[in-house]
Amino acid sequence: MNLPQRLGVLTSGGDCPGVNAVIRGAVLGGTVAHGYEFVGFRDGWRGVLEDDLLPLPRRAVRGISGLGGTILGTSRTNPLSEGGVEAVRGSMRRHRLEGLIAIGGEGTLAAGKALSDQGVNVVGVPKSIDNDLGATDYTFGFDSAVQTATEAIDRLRTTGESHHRCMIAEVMGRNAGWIALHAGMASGAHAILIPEHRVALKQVAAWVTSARDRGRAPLVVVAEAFTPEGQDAPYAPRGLDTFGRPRLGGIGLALERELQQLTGIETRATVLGHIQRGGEPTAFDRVLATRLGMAAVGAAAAGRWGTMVSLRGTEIVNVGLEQALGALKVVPEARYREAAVLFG
Ligand SMILES: Nc1ncnc2c1ncn2[C@@H]1O[C@H](COP(=O)(O)OP(=O)(O)O)[C@@H](O)[C@H]1O
Ligand SMILES: O=P(O)(O)OC[C@H]1O[C@](O)(COP(=O)(O)O)[C@@H](O)[C@@H]1O
Ligand SMILES: [Mg+2]
Repeated sequence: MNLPQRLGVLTSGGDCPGVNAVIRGAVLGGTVAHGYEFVGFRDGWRGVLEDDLLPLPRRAVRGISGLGGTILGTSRTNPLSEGGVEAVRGSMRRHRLEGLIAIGGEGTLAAGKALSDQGVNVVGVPKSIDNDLGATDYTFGFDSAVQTATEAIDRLRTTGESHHRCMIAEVMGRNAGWIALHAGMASGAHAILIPEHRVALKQVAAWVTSARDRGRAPLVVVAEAFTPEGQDAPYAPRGLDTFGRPRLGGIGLALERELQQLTGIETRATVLGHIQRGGEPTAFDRVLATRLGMAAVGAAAAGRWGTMVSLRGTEIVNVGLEQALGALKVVPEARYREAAVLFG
């Protein structure tokens, strides 16, 4: 008797709304359309290296597409430095896995690519609230983060109007200003500050003053990695994380001081932080994530290892992992200029 083929699923790197919908899409699609069995590894590559896994039958993914976070847990374990390709291969052999579905951002996919180059069967599913991965039009999680940020900024606006204050909302975005651009446009910000585009603080102060002079409570949306003209690095007063990367966050509070001084307008900053990453995915993200999960299993069934699934227009396609890892997708200058027409 032929045993059913088995796939392992893991989620790695920062979590994001919609990860559970990918897991459900993969398990349901794989079970129904391809007769696959699934196991889930706990905490990303750590679970692979330490044989920490659980069976993922259809009933385990019941009703999870609207659930925030990841039912599998996540970590930033590096499978290459902490175990090596042989450890991953051994784990797959022990658990009789034909391949792995790796759900993660550029770090996870880079690890997936390195493993795939050495013959390990991997299909990637791109994830990031930052929307900064190449070779896909949108990453799931981004729409949810923008929705959460927009709702928060709308609230800042009403209290700002009551007190005639300038309000600053700091949003996430390690390398790219997509969340700031979209949430800023959606909430009608008077200035949007992103890492791709340097602006002098004097210019920001001029936008703030001009909005106030028209009787508005000025609203500034700033991405955590924005670097004002004249400074050489993003604001990262909290040192490095355990992987040696600067821990961003706090530029909003620095701007609060500086803009208040430059404009004389009472100013309050709010750092939205991980609130943007938690909670339920939007309907758009649930649909996108479900389709990506199903397509990832389709790619595995077709033997298209070393690829990732991605959104092109309205279609889900398959691209080589190297295409996703080439260059980060940052906000083009034309998109910034389009938004900047409405500043001040
Ligand atoms: N270039 C790389 N090659 C191999 N593994 C990597 C690479 N970059 C990151 N990783 C591993 O993948 C983990 C997840 O990446 P990270 O950037 O933290 O999250 P994400 O996958 O969301 O981008 C990292 O902690 C690291 O262990
Ligand atoms: O959760 P941490 O380690 O504080 O990381 C925060 C970073 O993760 C993000 O939320 C998402 O980045 P990734 O998609 O690469 O994981 C960034 O916007 C932010 O800078
Ligand atoms: Mg990353």
